[in-house]
Amino acid sequence: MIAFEGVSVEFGGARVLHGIDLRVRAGALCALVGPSGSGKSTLLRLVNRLVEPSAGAVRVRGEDVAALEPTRLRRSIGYAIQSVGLFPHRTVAQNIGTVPRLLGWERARIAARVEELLALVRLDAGLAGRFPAELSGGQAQRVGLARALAADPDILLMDEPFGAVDPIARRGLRAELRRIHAGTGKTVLLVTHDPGEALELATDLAVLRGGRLVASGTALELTAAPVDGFVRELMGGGDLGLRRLGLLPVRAAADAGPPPAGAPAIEEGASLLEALSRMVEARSGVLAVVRGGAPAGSVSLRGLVERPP
Ligand SMILES: Nc1ncnc2c1ncn2[C@@H]1O[C@H](COP(=O)(O)OP(=O)(O)OP(=O)(O)O)[C@@H](O)[C@H]1O
Repeated sequence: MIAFEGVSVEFGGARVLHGIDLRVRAGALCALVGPSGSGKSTLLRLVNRLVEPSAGAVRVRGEDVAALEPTRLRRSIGYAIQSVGLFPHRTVAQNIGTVPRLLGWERARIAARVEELLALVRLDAGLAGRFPAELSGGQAQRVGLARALAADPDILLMDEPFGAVDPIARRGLRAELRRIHAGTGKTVLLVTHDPGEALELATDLAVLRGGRLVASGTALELTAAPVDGFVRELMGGGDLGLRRLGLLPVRAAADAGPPPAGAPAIEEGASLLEALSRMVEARSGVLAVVRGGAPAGSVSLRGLVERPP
């Protein structure tokens, strides 16, 4: 769906990306992670031609973007950024309707779409007539997300989209993105400096360091066998084992046998990290696993440590 083929980028003679080869398959949520200045935003901005490569090619839906008209390309791709970039003199509804309006949609269709998107990003419909200055940071970022989704693009580029909000709002927005991604099958390329966020959200990760791609793979792959100390540190360092437990469901370590009487319960779809936390809280080395409220075996501290691949 998106392919970087030997892509390098130079700014004023300084090379900031070095021969990047990366494929993002259709339907993936690929997180670009790496330290500040490693080239994440630059890589993202190649996709909608806000940045041009000095060597190599970028393909979107199989086509070399260099051959596509930038304005049309940009209208076909959702783009949400940390600073949100809402138009200050336009209402929330007008901001969300920007791309549909440019595409020539009828007024009634735009209004219906705005209403639908406000519900999708869980914003009160009463906010539609407000101006950006009258929103909280979290609300503004939800509007930014709604605007990026407005014309139902199959590709969404997100550059630190939840950067400017408090941890609770951030958690809510992450859950929204996960739900939207799961429900729509869009291809998402997400820049984040928070590897925990990347591990929680992404189906695939690409790790950049000094303008080079140093690792890529699924969250389970990167946490199972980090290619080097840098990637290991980035993926969690001393917490790597816990991060891994956060990626695996309880059912991956459950035993079929019944739990001891009185064992606290956990849903089989919860993560093993949640199971561990429940064990610590309840001072119990065993939990009863339930599936939709019905008994489905047990999970023990030992199983949790020894079972997951
Ligand atoms: N328009 C530009 N002109 C000159 N240099 C630039 C430009 N944009 C980015 N750079 C440089 O390219 C390098 C990579 O920047 P980029 O923003 O892609 O990194 P990043 O990994 O997204 O960083 P951060 O996490 O801090 O946003 C940096 O050294 C930056 O200073």
